Amino acid sequence: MQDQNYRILVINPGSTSTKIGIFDSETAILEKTIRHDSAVIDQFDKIIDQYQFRKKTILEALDEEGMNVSKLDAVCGRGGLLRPIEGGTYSVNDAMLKDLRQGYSGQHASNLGGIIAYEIAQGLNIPSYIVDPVVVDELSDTARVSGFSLIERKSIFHALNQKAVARRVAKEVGKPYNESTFVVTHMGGGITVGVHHNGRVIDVNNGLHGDGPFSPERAGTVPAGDLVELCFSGDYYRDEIMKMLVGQGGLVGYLGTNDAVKVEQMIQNGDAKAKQIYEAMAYQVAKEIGAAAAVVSGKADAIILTGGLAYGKEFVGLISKRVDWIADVIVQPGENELQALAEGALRVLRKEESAKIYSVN
Ligand SMILES: Nc1ncnc2c1ncn2[C@@H]1O[C@H](COP(=O)(O)OP(=O)(O)O)[C@@H](O)[C@H]1O
Ligand SMILES: CCCC(=O)OP(=O)(O)O
Repeated sequence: MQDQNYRILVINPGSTSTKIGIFDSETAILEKTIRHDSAVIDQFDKIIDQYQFRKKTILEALDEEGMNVSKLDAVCGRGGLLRPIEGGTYSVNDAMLKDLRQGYSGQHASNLGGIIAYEIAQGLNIPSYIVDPVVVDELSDTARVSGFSLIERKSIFHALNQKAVARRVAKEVGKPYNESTFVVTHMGGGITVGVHHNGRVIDVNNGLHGDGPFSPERAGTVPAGDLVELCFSGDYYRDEIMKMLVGQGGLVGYLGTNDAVKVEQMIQNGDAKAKQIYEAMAYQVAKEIGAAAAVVSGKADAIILTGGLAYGKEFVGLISKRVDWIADVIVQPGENELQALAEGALRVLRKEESAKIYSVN
């Protein structure tokens, strides 16, 4: 029923922020971003330990805005590191909660999206969902090959925003998403570069702890042999190394902050190291885009830059000047994730789609 209004709370925990929204069907009546300093996030050992902190942050923000949760029809969270699955809207169920709590495919703030959505919805006796989680897997068989027979490449990326932005750009350029080819680069706490070809993301770097450019808080690809030496040096525990790669890598490791706005201020104040590192991050992003474009023999309809870092005009300029010979560069700063979450829940509430069931068998 198109004319019935559904009020939906959407929750998007990112590595550097918690974003929330209240939607009356497709219309946002509240959108809020709460940024988290890396020093605050670092106090927590595991992602699940952030549960109370993030939930309290969300409920306080809703309270401040005078939003009454008892009027909600559904809660929808960004989905996390489950087992690899196809895209779509999923009901939060016990199997999913177990994998999210454990972090089946790793530790990332998005694991909390489904858990918090479920907890809030449970108290109100309304349904909870996740949409296009970070484990959406559409890789080609060739892209899965890592070069090391014991390890397969994985698809862990900003699936929700990459797909939403690619669909929006396809509409703008008047070509169906399912017939378009885009290199989509999401630049947030992590950075992922996806090759969208005829509606599927056939290659993408694992932006959590796999490969690709370094990012505000992740190391990206690091020299493999040197990493092995470090792991077996006896100087570090496993969890310490993992944290240095994810959370304390990238800008945090070099400059002590995950905030690109602060880094830009440091550069303006004449900090030469900040300038070198920021430029190196743009250099690595451009290199990854070049590699992604090679997957489709350079025949991309456009290169899309999105995520929080795409607000940085100089940063975008540093990337564009290296890749604009491949295709037009379209900049869509920020993300469309809250809207995409609301629309995913809405399709199910309106019975245009059935919610998919997450199962471990
Ligand atoms: N106006 C801006 N200029 C440059 N960088 C920005 C701007 N706004 C946000 N950012 C940076 O974008 C990054 C966060 O991106 P975002 O997509 O919100 O991340 P996440 O969702 O992973 O938490 C941070 O490094 C933040 O400082
Ligand atoms: C785990 C891949 C998605 C990702 O990196 O999200 P953030 O940028 O929000 O950390």
